Amino acid sequence: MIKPDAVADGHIGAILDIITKNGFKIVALKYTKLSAEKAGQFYEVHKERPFYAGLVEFMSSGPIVAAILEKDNAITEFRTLIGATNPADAAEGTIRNLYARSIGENAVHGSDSDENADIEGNFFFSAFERF
Ligand SMILES: Nc1ncnc2c1ncn2[C@@H]1O[C@H](COP(=O)(O)OP(=O)(O)OP(=O)(O)O)[C@@H](O)[C@H]1O
Repeated sequence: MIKPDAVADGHIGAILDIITKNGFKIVALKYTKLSAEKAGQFYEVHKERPFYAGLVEFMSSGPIVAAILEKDNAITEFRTLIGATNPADAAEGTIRNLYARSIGENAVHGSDSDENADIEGNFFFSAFERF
């Protein structure tokens, strides 16, 4: 997912370019906006964390881009490409190093397991919308 900060800052094209140049195939793609309820549901795993309310507010503050990506070893490869959660710690050339504003507004999200990729893919896309 390209988060609201990176969409607002005009980085959709640059981020999709990095993703495809690194060998990911885009299987589904959508420009949309999360309601607070949907954003809360998406990050429900963090609901006891102190940053949860701010995260939900931010994630529902503007449009996002959701995508399903395909590549061998995609989870690990994509998490390497996006960099550490806090852009101050993100390796040079990673998406968060280049485009994130802060630890909270950190430009992109990537699923952390095949199981969660399945859940999150179904959250945004029906089978009809994939190819
Ligand atoms: N200390 C924090 N302060 C503010 N926001 C935070 C903090 N830690 C995490 N977040 C926000 O919550 C999201 C989820 O946190 P998590 O620890 O799962 O990081 P991540 O797996 O790198 O990010 P994501 O799940 O978005 O790919 C982060 O991407 C960030 O937007």
